[in-house]
Amino acid sequence: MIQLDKVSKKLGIFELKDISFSLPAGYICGIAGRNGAGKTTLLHLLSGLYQPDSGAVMIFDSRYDTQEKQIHDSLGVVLNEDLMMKHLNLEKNGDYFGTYYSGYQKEQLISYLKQFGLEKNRKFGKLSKGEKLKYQFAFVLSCNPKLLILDEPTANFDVEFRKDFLKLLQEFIADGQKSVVLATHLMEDIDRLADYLIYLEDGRSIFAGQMEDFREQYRIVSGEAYKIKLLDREDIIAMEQKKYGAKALVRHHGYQHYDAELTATAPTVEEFMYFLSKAKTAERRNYEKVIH
Ligand SMILES: Nc1ncnc2c1ncn2[C@@H]1O[C@H](COP(=O)(O)OP(=O)(O)OP(=O)(O)O)[C@@H](O)[C@H]1O
Repeated sequence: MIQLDKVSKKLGIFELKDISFSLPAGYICGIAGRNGAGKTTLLHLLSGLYQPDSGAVMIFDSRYDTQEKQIHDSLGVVLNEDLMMKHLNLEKNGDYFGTYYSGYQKEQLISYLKQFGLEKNRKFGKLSKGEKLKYQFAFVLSCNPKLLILDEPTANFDVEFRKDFLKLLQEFIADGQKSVVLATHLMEDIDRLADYLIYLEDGRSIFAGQMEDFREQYRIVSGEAYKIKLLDREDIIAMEQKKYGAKALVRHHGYQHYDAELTATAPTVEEFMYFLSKAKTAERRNYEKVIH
């Protein structure tokens, strides 16, 4: 469904570099990383809003430079910018933008509007941030896309709708024919939903692949600090010492055995991010020490 081959894109001083990844049909992929890591840039490349400087982006086995219209027809994109007509009501927005998608079904839009508690006669410009996102989500679903690309969709949703929304995503992929790519700061959504993960840091992918492999490749090891330090130094990404013991993110190898007094569990994406930030801060401090 998605194939990225060594994709790079420069934006000013920022560069998204050498991203390779593939996502088959029937899965949800989460994109995670701190502010400015490159998540939105990657989504723009996937949606055809940016062309890569080098490498190839293939969606449904097609390339944007030759088969853009074909790709767009099966793509449902919800980015943070609202691209609808502010002065038109929700039904009319559907009538207008629906003409660009062969799969658009008005009855479906009306039914989603009811389900999401949005009145079809309201003007799009009068909706709140969260309602605008809800509407755009309802609209793209009514176009029957094969791939959903969503940037930070749940940040403005209330708790109840967030639950419904995550359920809808799971239903969307349930027939094994469709996929979702979702960039978010809500790591628990990724931990709960995603089958694939792209973790970005400063434009590089630290991990890109199946969640199962992610959970296989890293461990959170807890116990006495000196026992953790006996592990291969190269494998310890970051360690945190507390009064009653220590905790570290370590690279895990299939053959690795840990001291019986240490506990080793697969990390959540949230823990992974926490320890990577710690490693980054330590790296920065060391750098400052060297140059001062
Ligand atoms: N048009 C542009 N010109 C120059 N730099 C840009 C442009 N768009 C984005 N950037 C820079 O690229 C970097 C990555 O931005 P991007 O929006 O992809 O990050 P992000 O991971 O989505 O961040 P956030 O979590 O804050 O939304 C940032 O440093 C940003 O300032």
